[in-house]
Amino acid sequence: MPAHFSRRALLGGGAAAAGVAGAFVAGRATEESHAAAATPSAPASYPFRGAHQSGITTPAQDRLHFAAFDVITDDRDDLVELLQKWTDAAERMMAGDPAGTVGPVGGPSNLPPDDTGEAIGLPASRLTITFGFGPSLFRTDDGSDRFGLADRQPAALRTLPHFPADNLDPARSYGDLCIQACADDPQVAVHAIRNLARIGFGTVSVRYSQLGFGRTSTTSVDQSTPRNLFGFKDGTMNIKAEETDDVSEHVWVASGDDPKAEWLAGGSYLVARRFGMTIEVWDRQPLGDQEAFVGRTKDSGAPLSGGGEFTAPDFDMPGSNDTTIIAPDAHVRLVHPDFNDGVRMLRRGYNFVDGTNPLGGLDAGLFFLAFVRNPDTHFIPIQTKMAANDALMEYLKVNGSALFAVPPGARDGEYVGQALFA
Ligand SMILES: C=CC1=C(C)c2cc3[nH]c(cc4nc(cc5[nH]c(cc1n2)c(C)c5CCC(=O)O)C(CCC(=O)O)=C4C)c(C)c3C=C
Ligand SMILES: [Fe+2]
Repeated sequence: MPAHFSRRALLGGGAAAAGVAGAFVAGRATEESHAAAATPSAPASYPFRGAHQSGITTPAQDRLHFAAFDVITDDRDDLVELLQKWTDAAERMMAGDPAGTVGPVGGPSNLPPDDTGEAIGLPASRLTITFGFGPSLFRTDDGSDRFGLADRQPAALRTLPHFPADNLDPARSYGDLCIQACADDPQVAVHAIRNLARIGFGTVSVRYSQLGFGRTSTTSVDQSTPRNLFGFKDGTMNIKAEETDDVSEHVWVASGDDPKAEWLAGGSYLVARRFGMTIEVWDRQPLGDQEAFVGRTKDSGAPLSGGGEFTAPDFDMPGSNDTTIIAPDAHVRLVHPDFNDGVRMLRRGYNFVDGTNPLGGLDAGLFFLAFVRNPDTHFIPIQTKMAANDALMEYLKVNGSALFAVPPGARDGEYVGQALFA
C-alpha cells in the first residue's frame, strides 16, 4: 500500500484491494443511477476552490451533516491554523481523497491515522463542504473581542431576533463556526464532519450537529422537485443556479455592501433553523386543509389558482367564502416576493427524523437552511411575518436557530476566510 493512501487508488490497488475495489465500483454504480435521477448533468465531484464556496449554488445533494462549533481557545494563531488545516482536509475529501496525506491505513501502527477510514472505497459522492462564521466569533456575549476581529464584524451578522413561536434550545442554536457537509452518500457527509471535528480537537468543540436526508429544495433547473415531510413539493420557486442575475442580486454579498466587512464580498449569509414538525397532528388534517395551509396542491405542487407546478400563482383569484382561493394565511402567499419587496432566498434545507419524542411521536422536521445576501432584508422580515400569520405555524416548532457569515471561496494557495484575518 503506498504511503499516500487514496480512496480512488483502490481501483488500481491489485488483488489485495480487489474486495474493497469491488465495493467501490458497486457504490459508484448505485450513486450514478441515483444521481442521474436527481441531477442528470452533475459531475462526480466538485472543486473546493473558486470564487464562491461550494454547497450553495451546487445542485443540492440528498444528504446533510451540519455541525456548529464553539472555539475553545482565545489564541488567534490557533484559529488561523485550524482554518488552514480545515481547508487542506476539505479540499482533499471533496476530491474523494482521505482527510490527511497519509490516509486511514498507510501510517505507522503506533500513531492514530490522519483519516478515520469509514470512507474507504467510497467515491467523492459530490461532497461539498461549506464553512461559516457566527457572530460570537467576532464578539462574545459579554463583549470580548478575543480574536481581534470585532471591527470587521458584518453589520448584519447578529444573533437572530426571537420570533413568535420560537422555543429555542441553546444547545441546538448559535455557534462560533459552522460546517455544512452535503453529499449523495450519508457516510461521506458524516466522514467529512467527523474528520474536521477530529482535526479541530483542542481548538474547537462540537456544539451541535444535525443529520438530514432528502433535500427539500432544488438549486438547479436540472433537478426534479423533492418533497418535505408534510408530503408537499418543496423548492419549486427556489432560486436556481442558472438564474445568475437573481443569484447575484439575492445570494452573494457584493463589494461595497458593508464597508467594515469587505472580506465577505463574494460570500453570503447562512440561516439555519431547526423546524420540528408535529407530523402526527398534520397527518390528521384533511387534504383540502393541508393544501389551503400551503396554497398549493399536494399532487402536482400547482398553485391553488390553477395551472401546473411552475405556473405563477394568481393571488387575487376569488374563492368561496368571500376570500381568495389562495388564503390570506397560506404559506406561499406570505413568503412570496410580491409581498416581500421582491426579495428571494436560496433555500437548501433537509428533512430529518431524530428518533422519537417523549410523547411517542417522531422527532421529525425540516432543518431549514437558506443563503441570503443580507438577513436584515432577505430573511428576518419574512420569518417575522411567517411566524405571526402563517397557517403552517400551527404544525411547526422551532427549537434551533443560528446565523453565519459564509466567506467567499478560497483561491489557490489561500485558506477559507483568509481575507478576514489579513
Ligand atoms: C422565512 C423563510 C421561510 C421559512 C422559514 C420556510 C419554512 C417552510 N416552508 C415549507 C414549505 C414550503 N415552502 C414553499 C415555498 C417557499 N418558502 C419560502 C420561505 C420560507 N419557508 C419561500 C421564499 C418560498 C417560495 C415562495 C415563492 O417564491 O413562491 C413551498 C412551495 C414550493 C416552493 O416554491 O418551494 C412549500 C411547500 C415548510 C414545510 C417550512 C418549514 C418547516
Ligand atoms: Fe417555505
